[in-house]
Amino acid sequence: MIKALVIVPYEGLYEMMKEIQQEVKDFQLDIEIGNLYEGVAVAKEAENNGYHVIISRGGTASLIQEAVSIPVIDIQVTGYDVLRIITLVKGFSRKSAIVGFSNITQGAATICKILDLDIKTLTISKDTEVKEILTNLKKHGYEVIIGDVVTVQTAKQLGLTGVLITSGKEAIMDALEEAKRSYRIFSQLQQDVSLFQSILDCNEQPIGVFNIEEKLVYRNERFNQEFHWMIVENSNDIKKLIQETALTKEKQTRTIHINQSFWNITACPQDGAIALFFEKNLSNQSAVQDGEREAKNAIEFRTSASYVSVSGKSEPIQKVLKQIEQYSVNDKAVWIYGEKGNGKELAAHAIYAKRNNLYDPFIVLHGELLRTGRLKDFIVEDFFQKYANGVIYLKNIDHLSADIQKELFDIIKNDKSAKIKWLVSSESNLEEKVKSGTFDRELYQTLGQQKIYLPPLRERREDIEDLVHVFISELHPKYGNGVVGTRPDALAELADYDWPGNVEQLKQVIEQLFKQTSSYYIEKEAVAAVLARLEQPEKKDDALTPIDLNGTLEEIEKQVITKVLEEEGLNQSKAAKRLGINRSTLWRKLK
Ligand SMILES: Nc1ncnc2c1ncn2[C@@H]1O[C@H](COP(=O)(O)OP(=O)(O)OP(=O)(O)O)[C@@H](O)[C@H]1O
Repeated sequence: MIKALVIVPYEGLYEMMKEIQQEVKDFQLDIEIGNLYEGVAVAKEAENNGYHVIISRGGTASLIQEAVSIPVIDIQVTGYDVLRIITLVKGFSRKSAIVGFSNITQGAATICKILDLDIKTLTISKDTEVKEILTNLKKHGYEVIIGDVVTVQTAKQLGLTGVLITSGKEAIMDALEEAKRSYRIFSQLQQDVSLFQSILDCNEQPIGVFNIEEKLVYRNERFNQEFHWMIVENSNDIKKLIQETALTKEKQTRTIHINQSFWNITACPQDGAIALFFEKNLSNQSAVQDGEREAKNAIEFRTSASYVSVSGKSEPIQKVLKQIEQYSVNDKAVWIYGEKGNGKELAAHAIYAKRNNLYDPFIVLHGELLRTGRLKDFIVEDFFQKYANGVIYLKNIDHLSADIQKELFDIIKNDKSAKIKWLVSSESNLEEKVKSGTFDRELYQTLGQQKIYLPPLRERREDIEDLVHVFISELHPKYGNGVVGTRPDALAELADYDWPGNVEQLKQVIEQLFKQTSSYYIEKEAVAAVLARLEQPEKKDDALTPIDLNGTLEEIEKQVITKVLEEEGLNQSKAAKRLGINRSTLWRKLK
Protein backbone atom coordinates (compact mmCIF):
# COMPACT_ATOMS: atom_id res chain seq x y z
CA MET A 1 0.00 0.00 0.00
CA ILE A 2 1.50 3.35 -1.06
CA LYS A 3 1.20 6.04 1.58
CA ALA A 4 0.68 9.24 -0.44
CA LEU A 5 -0.01 12.78 0.67
CA VAL A 6 -1.73 15.13 -1.73
CA ILE A 7 -0.93 18.76 -0.97
CA VAL A 8 -3.44 20.87 -2.80
CA PRO A 9 -2.60 24.52 -3.33
CA TYR A 10 -6.26 25.63 -3.26
CA GLU A 11 -9.41 24.39 -1.51
CA GLY A 12 -11.35 23.43 -4.60
CA LEU A 13 -8.89 20.70 -5.40
CA TYR A 14 -9.35 19.35 -1.89
CA GLU A 15 -13.00 18.53 -2.53
CA MET A 16 -12.22 16.76 -5.78
CA MET A 17 -9.46 14.77 -4.12
CA LYS A 18 -11.91 13.69 -1.41
CA GLU A 19 -14.09 12.05 -4.07
CA ILE A 20 -11.14 10.35 -5.73
CA GLN A 21 -9.90 9.15 -2.35
CA GLN A 22 -12.96 6.85 -2.15
CA GLU A 23 -12.27 5.37 -5.58
CA VAL A 24 -8.56 4.50 -5.64
CA LYS A 25 -6.98 1.22 -4.66
CA ASP A 26 -3.25 0.62 -3.92
CA PHE A 27 -3.08 3.95 -2.07
CA GLN A 28 -3.49 5.28 1.39
CA LEU A 29 -4.33 8.76 0.17
CA ASP A 30 -4.31 11.68 2.61
CA ILE A 31 -5.07 15.24 1.62
CA GLU A 32 -3.85 18.57 3.01
CA ILE A 33 -4.22 22.15 1.86
CA GLY A 34 -1.10 24.28 1.45
CA ASN A 35 0.01 26.74 -1.18
CA LEU A 36 3.69 27.38 -2.01
CA TYR A 37 5.68 27.66 1.25
CA GLU A 38 2.76 26.46 3.39
CA GLY A 39 2.71 23.42 1.14
CA VAL A 40 6.44 22.96 1.68
CA ALA A 41 5.92 23.04 5.45
CA VAL A 42 3.24 20.35 5.19
CA ALA A 43 5.43 18.29 2.86
CA LYS A 44 8.40 18.35 5.22
CA GLU A 45 6.16 17.21 8.05
CA ALA A 46 4.78 14.45 5.83
CA GLU A 47 8.20 13.21 4.86
CA ASN A 48 9.02 12.91 8.49
CA ASN A 49 5.82 11.01 9.13
CA GLY A 50 6.72 8.27 6.70
CA TYR A 51 4.82 9.17 3.56
CA HIS A 52 6.17 7.52 0.42
CA VAL A 53 5.07 10.00 -2.22
CA ILE A 54 3.80 13.57 -2.37
CA ILE A 55 1.44 14.76 -5.06
CA SER A 56 0.99 18.47 -5.63
CA ARG A 57 0.57 21.01 -8.40
CA GLY A 58 2.43 23.74 -10.29
CA GLY A 59 4.70 26.07 -8.31
CA THR A 60 3.88 24.37 -5.01
CA ALA A 61 5.00 21.02 -6.44
CA SER A 62 8.28 22.56 -7.68
CA LEU A 63 9.05 24.11 -4.30
CA ILE A 64 8.27 20.85 -2.51
CA GLN A 65 10.53 18.98 -4.93
CA GLU A 66 13.45 21.10 -3.73
CA ALA A 67 12.60 20.68 -0.06
CA VAL A 68 12.00 16.95 0.40
CA SER A 69 13.80 13.80 -0.60
CA ILE A 70 10.80 11.58 -1.42
CA PRO A 71 9.25 11.56 -4.92
CA VAL A 72 7.02 14.53 -5.70
CA ILE A 73 4.51 14.18 -8.52
CA ASP A 74 3.17 17.24 -10.29
CA ILE A 75 -0.50 17.26 -11.37
CA GLN A 76 -0.26 18.43 -14.98
CA VAL A 77 -2.62 20.94 -16.59
CA THR A 78 -4.86 19.29 -19.23
CA GLY A 79 -6.80 20.58 -22.24
CA TYR A 80 -10.05 20.22 -20.30
CA ASP A 81 -8.72 22.50 -17.56
CA VAL A 82 -7.83 25.13 -20.14
CA LEU A 83 -11.23 24.85 -21.84
CA ARG A 84 -13.08 25.40 -18.58
CA ILE A 85 -11.16 28.57 -17.78
CA ILE A 86 -11.50 30.01 -21.28
CA THR A 87 -15.25 29.57 -21.04
CA LEU A 88 -15.23 31.62 -17.86
CA VAL A 89 -13.00 34.35 -19.17
CA LYS A 90 -15.26 34.87 -22.18
CA GLY A 91 -17.52 36.71 -19.70
CA PHE A 92 -14.93 39.36 -18.86
CA SER A 93 -15.28 42.64 -20.65
CA ARG A 94 -11.55 43.38 -20.36
CA LYS A 95 -8.53 42.46 -22.47
CA SER A 96 -7.33 39.00 -21.45
CA ALA A 97 -4.20 36.93 -22.00
CA ILE A 98 -3.02 33.42 -21.13
CA VAL A 99 0.59 33.18 -19.96
CA GLY A 100 2.31 29.94 -19.10
CA PHE A 101 4.56 27.09 -20.14
CA SER A 102 3.84 25.45 -23.50
CA ASN A 103 1.80 22.67 -21.84
CA ILE A 104 -0.82 25.32 -21.11
CA THR A 105 -0.48 27.75 -23.99
CA GLN A 106 -0.35 25.37 -26.96
CA GLY A 107 -3.75 23.87 -26.21
CA ALA A 108 -5.14 27.23 -25.18
CA ALA A 109 -4.16 28.87 -28.47
CA THR A 110 -5.94 26.12 -30.43
CA ILE A 111 -9.09 26.40 -28.33
CA CYS A 112 -9.18 30.20 -28.71
CA LYS A 113 -8.83 29.82 -32.49
CA ILE A 114 -11.62 27.24 -32.73
CA LEU A 115 -13.95 29.34 -30.59
CA ASP A 116 -12.88 32.53 -32.37
CA LEU A 117 -11.93 34.25 -29.12
CA ASP A 118 -9.73 37.26 -28.78
CA ILE A 119 -7.51 35.98 -25.97
CA LYS A 120 -3.77 36.39 -26.41
CA THR A 121 -1.52 33.43 -25.52
CA LEU A 122 2.12 33.84 -24.56
CA THR A 123 4.53 31.01 -23.83
CA ILE A 124 7.31 31.17 -21.25
CA SER A 125 10.21 28.80 -20.74
CA LYS A 126 11.18 29.97 -17.21
CA ASP A 127 9.16 31.31 -14.25
CA THR A 128 11.44 34.32 -14.13
CA GLU A 129 10.11 35.53 -17.49
CA VAL A 130 6.59 35.99 -16.15
CA LYS A 131 7.09 39.39 -14.58
CA GLU A 132 8.50 41.03 -17.69
CA ILE A 133 5.83 39.58 -19.94
CA LEU A 134 3.01 40.69 -17.65
CA THR A 135 4.47 44.17 -17.26
CA ASN A 136 4.50 44.43 -21.03
CA LEU A 137 0.93 43.16 -21.35
CA LYS A 138 -0.16 45.69 -18.75
CA LYS A 139 1.41 48.46 -20.79
CA HIS A 140 -0.68 47.31 -23.74
CA GLY A 141 -3.92 47.50 -21.77
CA TYR A 142 -4.32 43.84 -20.74
CA GLU A 143 -6.11 43.52 -17.40
CA VAL A 144 -6.98 39.84 -16.98
CA ILE A 145 -4.20 37.22 -16.87
CA ILE A 146 -4.90 33.50 -16.89
CA GLY A 147 -2.28 30.99 -15.83
CA ASP A 148 -0.79 28.84 -13.15
CA VAL A 149 -0.21 29.85 -9.52
CA VAL A 150 3.00 31.81 -10.14
CA THR A 151 1.52 33.68 -13.11
CA VAL A 152 -1.59 34.55 -11.15
CA GLN A 153 0.42 35.77 -8.19
CA THR A 154 2.67 37.90 -10.35
CA ALA A 155 -0.42 39.32 -12.05
CA LYS A 156 -1.80 40.31 -8.67
CA GLN A 157 1.48 41.91 -7.67
CA LEU A 158 1.27 44.05 -10.78
CA GLY A 159 -2.31 45.05 -10.02
CA LEU A 160 -3.82 42.86 -12.75
CA THR A 161 -6.67 40.39 -12.30
CA GLY A 162 -5.21 36.88 -12.13
CA VAL A 163 -7.36 33.86 -12.97
CA LEU A 164 -6.06 30.46 -11.93
CA ILE A 165 -6.35 27.40 -14.18
CA THR A 166 -7.69 24.79 -11.82
CA SER A 167 -7.33 21.02 -12.29
CA GLY A 168 -9.94 18.47 -13.33
CA LYS A 169 -10.28 14.81 -12.39
CA GLU A 170 -8.47 13.46 -15.50
CA ALA A 171 -5.27 15.23 -14.52
CA ILE A 172 -5.38 13.82 -11.01
CA MET A 173 -5.85 10.24 -12.18
CA ASP A 174 -2.74 10.62 -14.40
CA ALA A 175 -0.75 11.92 -11.46
CA LEU A 176 -1.73 8.91 -9.36
CA GLU A 177 -0.44 6.53 -12.05
CA GLU A 178 2.83 8.43 -12.14
CA ALA A 179 3.03 8.25 -8.34
CA LYS A 180 2.83 4.44 -8.49
CA ARG A 181 5.73 4.24 -10.96
CA SER A 182 8.00 6.56 -8.94
CA TYR A 183 7.26 4.81 -5.69
CA ARG A 184 8.48 1.46 -6.97
CA ILE A 185 11.92 2.86 -7.84
CA PHE A 186 12.22 4.90 -4.71
CA SER A 187 11.27 2.28 -2.14
CA GLN A 188 14.37 0.20 -2.83
CA LEU A 189 16.69 3.12 -2.09
CA GLN A 190 14.78 4.07 1.00
CA GLN A 191 15.32 0.77 2.75
CA ASP A 192 19.03 1.46 2.98
CA VAL A 193 18.63 4.98 4.34
CA SER A 194 16.06 4.05 6.95
CA LEU A 195 18.49 1.79 8.74
CA PHE A 196 20.79 4.71 9.54
CA GLN A 197 17.91 6.98 10.43
CA SER A 198 16.58 4.54 12.98
CA ILE A 199 19.93 4.59 14.71
CA LEU A 200 19.84 8.39 15.03
CA ASP A 201 16.25 8.30 16.22
CA CYS A 202 17.35 6.29 19.25
CA ASN A 203 19.45 9.25 20.34
CA GLU A 204 18.13 11.22 23.37
CA GLN A 205 19.55 14.46 21.99
CA PRO A 206 17.76 16.50 19.33
CA ILE A 207 19.84 16.44 16.13
CA GLY A 208 19.31 18.56 13.05
CA VAL A 209 21.35 18.69 9.86
CA PHE A 210 21.47 21.84 7.72
CA ASN A 211 22.72 22.10 4.16
CA ILE A 212 24.94 24.98 3.04
CA GLU A 213 21.86 27.00 1.99
CA GLU A 214 20.92 26.96 5.69
CA LYS A 215 17.94 24.65 5.12
CA LEU A 216 17.15 21.74 7.43
CA VAL A 217 17.68 18.51 5.53
CA TYR A 218 17.40 16.06 8.39
CA ARG A 219 16.06 16.01 11.94
CA ASN A 220 15.75 13.09 14.32
CA GLU A 221 12.71 12.09 16.32
CA ARG A 222 13.81 13.94 19.45
CA PHE A 223 14.25 17.13 17.43
CA ASN A 224 10.65 16.91 16.23
CA GLN A 225 9.40 16.39 19.78
CA GLU A 226 11.15 19.55 20.98
CA PHE A 227 10.78 22.03 18.14
CA HIS A 228 8.88 22.97 15.07
CA TRP A 229 11.49 22.82 12.31
CA MET A 230 10.49 26.23 10.97
CA ILE A 231 11.36 27.99 14.23
CA VAL A 232 14.83 26.49 14.17
CA GLU A 233 15.37 27.15 10.49
CA ASN A 234 14.30 30.77 10.83
CA SER A 235 16.27 31.56 13.98
CA ASN A 236 18.85 34.25 13.23
CA ASP A 237 21.11 32.92 15.98
CA ILE A 238 21.11 29.46 14.40
CA LYS A 239 21.82 30.93 10.98
CA LYS A 240 24.77 32.81 12.42
CA LEU A 241 26.10 29.68 14.09
CA ILE A 242 25.85 27.72 10.83
CA GLN A 243 27.60 30.47 8.87
CA GLU A 244 30.44 30.66 11.37
CA THR A 245 30.87 26.89 11.42
CA ALA A 246 30.88 26.73 7.62
CA LEU A 247 33.43 29.52 7.49
CA THR A 248 35.85 28.23 10.11
CA LYS A 249 35.22 24.56 9.25
CA GLU A 250 35.58 23.90 12.96
CA LYS A 251 33.24 22.68 15.67
CA GLN A 252 31.44 25.56 17.49
CA THR A 253 29.23 25.69 20.60
CA ARG A 254 26.70 28.45 21.47
CA THR A 255 23.84 28.99 23.93
CA ILE A 256 20.71 29.94 21.97
CA HIS A 257 17.16 30.78 23.03
CA ILE A 258 14.48 28.69 21.27
CA ASN A 259 10.90 27.98 22.38
CA GLN A 260 11.31 29.83 25.67
CA SER A 261 14.28 27.71 26.74
CA PHE A 262 18.04 28.01 26.40
CA TRP A 263 19.92 25.33 24.49
CA ASN A 264 23.63 24.61 24.25
CA ILE A 265 24.11 23.82 20.61
CA THR A 266 27.18 22.20 19.13
CA ALA A 267 27.63 22.62 15.39
CA CYS A 268 29.86 20.13 13.53
CA PRO A 269 30.94 20.76 9.94
CA GLN A 270 30.31 17.81 7.60
CA ASP A 271 30.78 17.33 3.89
CA GLY A 272 28.34 19.90 2.41
CA ALA A 273 26.33 20.08 5.63
CA ILE A 274 26.39 21.18 9.26
CA ALA A 275 25.09 18.86 11.99
CA LEU A 276 23.64 20.49 15.11
CA PHE A 277 23.45 18.67 18.45
CA PHE A 278 21.15 20.24 21.04
CA GLU A 279 21.43 20.05 24.81
CA LYS A 280 19.02 21.76 27.18
CA ASN A 281 20.41 24.55 29.35
CA LEU A 282 18.56 24.99 32.64
CA SER A 283 17.95 28.78 32.65
CA ASN A 284 14.38 29.57 31.74
CA GLN A 285 11.29 31.35 30.50
CA SER A 286 10.47 34.71 29.12
CA ALA A 287 6.95 35.84 29.97
CA VAL A 288 4.60 37.57 27.63
CA GLN A 289 4.21 41.14 28.80
CA ASP A 290 0.86 42.14 30.24
CA GLY A 291 -1.33 44.03 27.84
CA GLU A 292 0.67 42.94 24.84
CA ARG A 293 -1.93 40.39 23.93
CA GLU A 294 -4.78 42.86 24.15
CA ALA A 295 -2.95 45.30 21.91
CA LYS A 296 -2.31 42.54 19.39
CA ASN A 297 -6.06 42.14 18.79
CA ALA A 298 -6.15 45.63 17.36
CA ILE A 299 -3.51 44.74 14.79
CA GLU A 300 -4.02 42.52 11.76
CA PHE A 301 -1.50 41.48 9.15
CA ARG A 302 -2.44 41.10 5.52
CA THR A 303 -0.07 39.50 3.05
CA SER A 304 0.21 40.11 -0.67
CA ALA A 305 -1.87 36.95 -1.14
CA SER A 306 -4.92 38.77 0.25
CA TYR A 307 -4.45 41.62 -2.22
CA VAL A 308 -6.56 41.81 -5.35
CA SER A 309 -6.57 44.61 -7.86
CA VAL A 310 -9.34 47.24 -7.77
CA SER A 311 -11.91 46.27 -10.41
CA GLY A 312 -14.64 48.36 -11.99
CA LYS A 313 -15.15 50.42 -15.10
CA SER A 314 -17.49 53.08 -13.65
CA GLU A 315 -16.44 56.69 -13.67
CA PRO A 316 -16.10 56.91 -9.85
CA ILE A 317 -13.83 53.85 -9.79
CA GLN A 318 -11.74 55.22 -12.65
CA LYS A 319 -11.37 58.39 -10.59
CA VAL A 320 -10.38 56.34 -7.53
CA LEU A 321 -7.76 54.51 -9.62
CA LYS A 322 -6.30 57.83 -10.76
CA GLN A 323 -6.18 59.10 -7.18
CA ILE A 324 -4.45 55.88 -6.09
CA GLU A 325 -1.77 56.52 -8.75
CA GLN A 326 -1.46 60.16 -7.77
CA TYR A 327 -1.17 59.52 -4.02
CA SER A 328 1.28 56.67 -4.49
CA VAL A 329 4.07 58.92 -5.67
CA ASN A 330 4.36 60.62 -2.27
CA ASP A 331 4.41 59.34 1.30
CA LYS A 332 1.76 61.68 2.70
CA ALA A 333 -1.33 60.51 4.57
CA VAL A 334 -4.37 59.41 2.58
CA TRP A 335 -7.90 59.49 3.99
CA ILE A 336 -10.39 57.09 2.37
CA TYR A 337 -14.06 57.36 3.17
CA GLY A 338 -17.26 55.67 2.10
CA GLU A 339 -19.89 53.24 3.36
CA LYS A 340 -18.89 49.92 4.88
CA GLY A 341 -17.71 47.13 2.60
CA ASN A 342 -17.12 49.19 -0.50
CA GLY A 343 -13.39 48.81 -0.93
CA LYS A 344 -11.69 51.32 1.38
CA GLU A 345 -9.17 48.82 2.66
CA LEU A 346 -8.57 47.58 -0.86
CA ALA A 347 -7.83 51.14 -2.05
CA ALA A 348 -5.45 51.63 0.90
CA HIS A 349 -3.73 48.33 0.12
CA ALA A 350 -3.41 49.38 -3.53
CA ILE A 351 -1.61 52.60 -2.52
CA TYR A 352 0.62 50.64 -0.18
CA ALA A 353 1.39 48.08 -2.88
CA LYS A 354 2.32 50.79 -5.36
CA ARG A 355 4.55 52.56 -2.86
CA ASN A 356 6.24 49.47 -1.47
CA ASN A 357 7.30 46.02 -2.25
CA LEU A 358 4.10 44.00 -2.26
CA TYR A 359 5.66 41.14 -0.33
CA ASP A 360 5.81 43.25 2.81
CA PRO A 361 2.85 42.73 5.11
CA PHE A 362 0.12 45.35 5.11
CA ILE A 363 -0.76 46.19 8.69
CA VAL A 364 -4.30 47.12 9.68
CA LEU A 365 -4.95 48.89 12.97
CA HIS A 366 -8.57 48.69 14.08
CA GLY A 367 -9.66 52.10 15.42
CA GLU A 368 -12.56 50.66 17.38
CA LEU A 369 -10.27 48.32 19.37
CA LEU A 370 -7.73 50.91 20.50
CA ARG A 371 -7.60 51.75 24.21
CA THR A 372 -6.86 55.10 25.82
CA GLY A 373 -3.26 55.54 26.94
CA ARG A 374 -1.95 52.61 24.93
CA LEU A 375 -1.40 54.12 21.53
CA LYS A 376 2.00 55.55 22.24
CA ASP A 377 3.70 52.39 23.50
CA PHE A 378 2.18 50.67 20.63
CA ILE A 379 3.13 52.88 17.71
CA VAL A 380 6.50 54.23 18.75
CA GLU A 381 7.87 50.71 18.55
CA ASP A 382 10.10 50.03 15.59
CA PHE A 383 7.60 47.38 14.76
CA PHE A 384 5.88 49.12 11.85
CA GLN A 385 9.17 50.39 10.56
CA LYS A 386 10.55 46.93 10.50
CA TYR A 387 7.62 45.05 9.05
CA ALA A 388 5.62 47.44 6.89
CA ASN A 389 7.89 50.24 5.71
CA GLY A 390 6.41 52.38 8.47
CA VAL A 391 2.92 52.28 6.95
CA ILE A 392 -0.18 51.88 9.13
CA TYR A 393 -3.71 51.57 7.79
CA LEU A 394 -5.88 52.94 10.60
CA LYS A 395 -9.34 51.63 9.87
CA ASN A 396 -12.45 53.36 11.26
CA ILE A 397 -10.71 56.46 12.53
CA ASP A 398 -14.22 57.84 13.18
CA HIS A 399 -14.53 55.32 16.04
CA LEU A 400 -11.67 56.84 18.06
CA SER A 401 -12.70 58.46 21.35
CA ALA A 402 -11.77 62.13 21.90
CA ASP A 403 -8.88 61.06 24.16
CA ILE A 404 -7.39 58.73 21.60
CA GLN A 405 -7.80 61.32 18.83
CA LYS A 406 -5.71 63.64 20.94
CA GLU A 407 -3.13 60.96 21.67
CA LEU A 408 -2.89 60.20 17.97
CA PHE A 409 -2.43 63.83 17.06
CA ASP A 410 0.38 64.16 19.63
CA ILE A 411 2.13 61.15 18.15
CA ILE A 412 1.91 62.59 14.64
CA LYS A 413 3.07 66.02 15.81
CA ASN A 414 6.08 64.57 17.61
CA ASP A 415 7.02 62.30 14.73
CA LYS A 416 9.12 65.03 13.13
CA SER A 417 10.82 62.84 10.59
CA ALA A 418 7.45 61.29 9.62
CA LYS A 419 8.57 57.76 10.36
CA ILE A 420 4.98 56.55 10.36
CA LYS A 421 3.02 56.99 7.16
CA TRP A 422 -0.73 57.00 7.65
CA LEU A 423 -3.53 55.60 5.56
CA VAL A 424 -6.88 56.02 7.33
CA SER A 425 -10.52 55.24 6.67
CA SER A 426 -13.90 56.41 7.91
CA GLU A 427 -17.47 55.64 6.93
CA SER A 428 -18.42 59.26 6.41
CA ASN A 429 -16.80 62.50 5.48
CA LEU A 430 -16.02 63.87 8.92
CA GLU A 431 -16.52 67.55 8.08
CA GLU A 432 -19.82 67.64 9.99
CA LYS A 433 -18.23 66.08 13.06
CA VAL A 434 -15.34 68.53 12.86
CA LYS A 435 -17.78 71.45 12.68
CA SER A 436 -19.77 70.18 15.63
CA GLY A 437 -16.56 69.65 17.60
CA THR A 438 -16.89 65.85 17.95
CA PHE A 439 -13.81 65.16 15.83
CA ASP A 440 -10.42 66.79 16.34
CA ARG A 441 -9.97 69.51 13.72
CA GLU A 442 -6.17 69.43 13.71
CA LEU A 443 -6.10 65.68 13.32
CA TYR A 444 -8.57 65.91 10.47
CA GLN A 445 -6.57 68.61 8.73
CA THR A 446 -3.29 66.75 9.14
CA LEU A 447 -4.47 63.42 7.83
CA GLY A 448 -7.12 64.59 5.38
CA GLN A 449 -5.09 66.45 2.79
CA GLN A 450 -5.32 63.68 0.24
CA LYS A 451 -8.80 62.19 0.19
CA ILE A 452 -10.48 59.40 -1.72
CA TYR A 453 -14.24 58.91 -1.78
CA LEU A 454 -15.65 55.48 -2.58
CA PRO A 455 -19.32 55.82 -3.54
CA PRO A 456 -21.72 53.02 -2.58
CA LEU A 457 -22.11 50.21 -5.10
CA ARG A 458 -25.73 51.20 -5.89
CA GLU A 459 -24.36 54.46 -7.35
CA ARG A 460 -21.95 52.64 -9.67
CA ARG A 461 -23.90 49.62 -10.84
CA GLU A 462 -21.83 49.28 -14.00
CA ASP A 463 -19.06 47.82 -11.82
CA ILE A 464 -21.17 44.84 -10.82
CA GLU A 465 -20.53 42.74 -13.94
CA ASP A 466 -16.76 42.93 -13.60
CA LEU A 467 -16.88 42.31 -9.88
CA VAL A 468 -19.06 39.22 -10.34
CA HIS A 469 -16.59 37.71 -12.79
CA VAL A 470 -13.62 38.56 -10.61
CA PHE A 471 -15.27 36.98 -7.58
CA ILE A 472 -16.18 33.81 -9.50
CA SER A 473 -12.60 33.46 -10.66
CA GLU A 474 -11.37 33.93 -7.08
CA LEU A 475 -13.69 31.14 -5.93
CA HIS A 476 -12.24 28.52 -8.30
CA PRO A 477 -9.14 27.98 -6.20
CA LYS A 478 -11.32 27.65 -3.12
CA TYR A 479 -14.24 25.47 -4.18
CA GLY A 480 -13.36 24.03 -7.58
CA ASN A 481 -14.07 25.12 -11.11
CA GLY A 482 -17.71 24.08 -11.57
CA VAL A 483 -19.19 27.54 -12.16
CA VAL A 484 -17.90 29.52 -15.13
CA GLY A 485 -20.34 32.44 -15.36
CA THR A 486 -23.76 33.98 -14.79
CA ARG A 487 -26.74 34.00 -17.17
CA PRO A 488 -27.41 37.53 -18.50
CA ASP A 489 -30.79 37.74 -16.71
CA ALA A 490 -29.13 36.61 -13.46
CA LEU A 491 -26.58 39.37 -13.86
CA ALA A 492 -29.35 41.92 -14.51
CA GLU A 493 -31.01 40.83 -11.26
CA LEU A 494 -27.73 41.36 -9.38
CA ALA A 495 -27.21 44.76 -10.98
CA ASP A 496 -30.71 45.84 -9.91
CA TYR A 497 -30.21 45.16 -6.24
CA ASP A 498 -29.29 48.03 -3.91
CA TRP A 499 -26.46 46.33 -1.98
CA PRO A 500 -26.65 48.02 1.44
CA GLY A 501 -23.52 46.06 2.41
CA ASN A 502 -21.80 47.11 -0.84
CA VAL A 503 -19.07 45.06 -2.54
CA GLU A 504 -18.50 42.90 0.54
CA GLN A 505 -22.14 41.83 0.43
CA LEU A 506 -22.02 41.19 -3.32
CA LYS A 507 -18.95 39.04 -2.75
CA GLN A 508 -20.72 36.98 -0.10
CA VAL A 509 -23.81 36.53 -2.26
CA ILE A 510 -21.68 35.33 -5.18
CA GLU A 511 -19.95 32.87 -2.89
CA GLN A 512 -23.31 31.61 -1.66
CA LEU A 513 -24.58 31.25 -5.25
CA PHE A 514 -21.35 29.59 -6.36
CA LYS A 515 -21.67 26.94 -3.68
CA GLN A 516 -25.28 26.14 -4.35
CA THR A 517 -24.93 26.04 -8.16
CA SER A 518 -24.29 22.58 -9.51
CA SER A 519 -24.21 23.54 -13.22
CA TYR A 520 -21.80 25.82 -15.11
CA TYR A 521 -23.88 29.01 -14.93
CA ILE A 522 -25.57 30.87 -12.07
CA GLU A 523 -29.29 31.17 -12.92
CA LYS A 524 -31.67 34.07 -12.38
CA GLU A 525 -33.95 32.03 -10.09
CA ALA A 526 -31.08 31.29 -7.71
CA VAL A 527 -30.15 34.97 -7.56
CA ALA A 528 -33.74 35.99 -6.91
CA ALA A 529 -34.05 33.47 -4.08
CA VAL A 530 -30.85 34.57 -2.35
CA LEU A 531 -31.70 38.27 -2.68
CA ALA A 532 -35.25 37.64 -1.39
CA ARG A 533 -33.78 36.01 1.69
CA LEU A 534 -31.59 39.06 2.25
CA GLU A 535 -34.66 41.28 2.09
CA GLN A 536 -36.56 39.37 4.75
CA PRO A 537 -36.70 41.36 7.97
CA GLU A 538 -34.91 39.63 10.79
CA LYS A 539 -37.52 37.40 12.38
CA LYS A 540 -36.92 37.60 16.08
CA ASP A 541 -39.59 34.90 16.64
CA ASP A 542 -37.48 32.57 14.60
CA ALA A 543 -35.12 32.21 17.44
CA LEU A 544 -37.97 30.66 19.34
CA THR A 545 -38.75 28.04 16.69
CA PRO A 546 -37.19 24.96 18.19
CA ILE A 547 -34.58 23.10 16.19
CA ASP A 548 -35.91 19.71 15.14
CA LEU A 549 -34.08 17.23 17.31
CA ASN A 550 -35.36 14.18 15.45
CA GLY A 551 -32.30 13.76 13.29
CA THR A 552 -28.70 12.66 13.40
CA LEU A 553 -26.18 14.87 15.17
CA GLU A 554 -24.94 15.94 11.75
CA GLU A 555 -28.44 17.07 10.68
CA ILE A 556 -29.00 19.00 13.88
CA GLU A 557 -25.63 20.67 13.52
CA LYS A 558 -26.53 21.69 9.98
CA GLN A 559 -29.78 23.30 11.18
CA VAL A 560 -27.90 25.29 13.83
CA ILE A 561 -25.29 26.49 11.32
CA THR A 562 -27.93 27.47 8.76
CA LYS A 563 -29.83 29.45 11.37
CA VAL A 564 -26.76 31.35 12.54
CA LEU A 565 -25.79 32.00 8.93
CA GLU A 566 -29.23 33.47 8.20
CA GLU A 567 -29.12 35.58 11.33
CA GLU A 568 -25.80 36.98 10.13
CA GLY A 569 -27.24 37.93 6.72
CA LEU A 570 -25.34 35.06 5.02
CA ASN A 571 -22.04 36.54 6.16
CA GLN A 572 -19.91 33.41 6.53
CA SER A 573 -17.07 35.08 8.40
CA LYS A 574 -19.40 36.40 11.07
CA ALA A 575 -21.31 33.10 11.35
CA ALA A 576 -18.07 31.12 11.62
CA LYS A 577 -16.80 33.52 14.27
CA ARG A 578 -19.99 33.14 16.32
CA LEU A 579 -19.79 29.37 16.07
CA GLY A 580 -16.09 29.31 16.88
CA ILE A 581 -15.12 27.43 13.70
CA ASN A 582 -13.24 28.55 10.61
CA ARG A 583 -14.96 29.37 7.33
CA SER A 584 -13.90 26.30 5.44
CA THR A 585 -15.17 24.05 8.25
CA LEU A 586 -18.48 25.93 8.21
CA TRP A 587 -18.80 25.44 4.51
CA ARG A 588 -17.88 21.77 4.66
CA LYS A 589 -20.42 21.13 7.39
CA LEU A 590 -23.13 22.71 5.26
CA LYS A 591 -22.46 20.57 2.20
N1 LIG B 1 -13.29 47.42 -6.68
C1 LIG B 1 -13.12 46.21 -6.15
N2 LIG B 1 -12.56 45.22 -6.90
C2 LIG B 1 -12.37 43.98 -6.38
N3 LIG B 1 -12.71 43.65 -5.12
C3 LIG B 1 -13.26 44.58 -4.33
C4 LIG B 1 -13.48 45.91 -4.80
N4 LIG B 1 -14.01 46.64 -3.80
C5 LIG B 1 -14.13 45.81 -2.74
N5 LIG B 1 -13.67 44.58 -3.06
C6 LIG B 1 -13.65 43.41 -2.16
O1 LIG B 1 -14.78 43.51 -1.29
C7 LIG B 1 -14.43 43.21 0.05
C8 LIG B 1 -14.68 44.41 0.94
O2 LIG B 1 -13.76 45.45 0.62
P1 LIG B 1 -12.94 46.26 1.75
O3 LIG B 1 -12.65 45.39 2.92
O4 LIG B 1 -11.83 46.94 1.08
O5 LIG B 1 -14.06 47.30 2.16
P2 LIG B 1 -14.04 48.41 3.31
O6 LIG B 1 -14.75 49.57 2.74
O7 LIG B 1 -12.68 48.60 3.82
O8 LIG B 1 -14.94 47.67 4.38
P3 LIG B 1 -15.22 48.05 5.93
O9 LIG B 1 -15.69 49.46 5.97
O10 LIG B 1 -16.33 47.09 6.29
O11 LIG B 1 -13.97 47.80 6.63
C9 LIG B 1 -12.98 42.80 0.02
O12 LIG B 1 -12.93 41.40 -0.07
C10 LIG B 1 -12.44 43.44 -1.24
O13 LIG B 1 -11.35 42.71 -1.76
